[in-house]
Parts: sequence; structure tokens; C-alpha cells
Amino acid sequence: MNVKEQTIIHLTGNRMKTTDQEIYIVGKIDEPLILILENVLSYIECDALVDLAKNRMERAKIGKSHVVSDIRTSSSMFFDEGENELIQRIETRGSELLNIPVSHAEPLQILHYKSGEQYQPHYDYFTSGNVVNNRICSLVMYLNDVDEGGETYFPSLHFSVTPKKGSAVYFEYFYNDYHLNELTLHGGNPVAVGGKWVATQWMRRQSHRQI
Ligand SMILES: O=C(O)CCC(=O)C(=O)O
Ligand SMILES: [Fe+2]
Repeated sequence: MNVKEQTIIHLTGNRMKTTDQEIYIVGKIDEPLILILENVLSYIECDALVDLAKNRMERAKIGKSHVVSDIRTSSSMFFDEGENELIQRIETRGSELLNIPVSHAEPLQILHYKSGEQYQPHYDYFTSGNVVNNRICSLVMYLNDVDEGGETYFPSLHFSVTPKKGSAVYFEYFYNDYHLNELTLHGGNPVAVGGKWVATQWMRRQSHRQI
């Protein structure tokens, strides 16, 4: 018999409550665990994140070498850890939702795709040999509705998620079975009409912040 591996998030019911938000689970894949979540951010929070990020965007850099790459044609920025009340609130909510201490959180990343821009399929975890404190899960939060295109796409699962303002897709890749981690290959489909803004929260296996 095949026994299902432990996941990071343990679900009890169709809602997840944090101190200040009630989040709805509206879709799920079991293995690897992928959740579609609604009401992760309020509209006001989405707009505020975009406003704060707007003037701080630069062309996206990929991975450790930080070389500008065509793998991702969007632009990006990172907020500083807990840099203001809004960022603190969102980091705390993410940590409560995922049940992982905020010290494991990477700085919140904002991505902006203009029409035609995309993010080719990739893994969020680092694949080079000796990573000691790798990423274990991702929460990709949508900050606006996209008119056409811009889905988060999981090619190995033939599954895509349509961006919806305030909603998010969560996935984890902390499995012993490497094949399950590899199934989290994902990308951002080209935005056909309009633009797309996302906020990505990655969590590390161990504490990442110097506090
Ligand atoms: O834009 C998306 O839908 C995916 C973003 C993503 O894969 C990431 O931030 O690592
Ligand atoms: Fe990603």
C-alpha cells in the first residue's frame, strides 16, 4: 500500500483562520499538496502592495547569480523584512497560515508582468548540490485580476491557476520523494491582455532571518 507523505500544512476543514483573516480553500491537489486559496489579502492590501512596489521595480533577476535572464521577463522587487506595518501584517499572516515561524520567511517578492511577459517553468527550490537551508514552500498571491493569460501553470500536472485579486496558490516541495517535489515545476503563462502583479512568499526549512 502507498502511504501518503506528511505535508507541511495540515488541513482541518475548508477554511483557515489567522489572527486577522479567514481564508477559504477553494481547490486542492493532494500530492504534491497544492491549494487554491481565496481571501488571503484584502483588495486594499493588494492595492497598497502594488503602490508601494511600483517605483521600486527592476528587471527580474533569477537565482543566486542574479543575472538578468529571459527565463523571466517580468520585473521584480523585494520588500525589506518587516519594513512597514503592512509588510509585517502580511508576513505574520503567511507564517500563521503555513504554520512556519516568520524567521523562516524570505523577504516578500513582488513581480510585475506587462502584456507579453512571462516566467518560464522552474522550480522554486534550489537544485544545485549543497544547499543547506533550501526553500520548502511557496505562496504566490495575486494582486490583481488579469484580463487574459497570466495563469500560474504546472506543466507536469497539466494544471493552471487563474490569477484572482486577493487569492493565492500555495504549493510545497519538502517531500522525501523527489518525484513529488519535481511535480511542482511551474511558470507564469504570458500575459495576453492587461498586466499581472503577484507577491511571492517563500519559506526556508530553517530560520533564515538574523533576528
Ligand atoms: O507569476 C506566477 O504566476 C508565478 C510566480 C513564480 O513562480 C514565482 O514567484 O516563483
Ligand atoms: Fe516560482
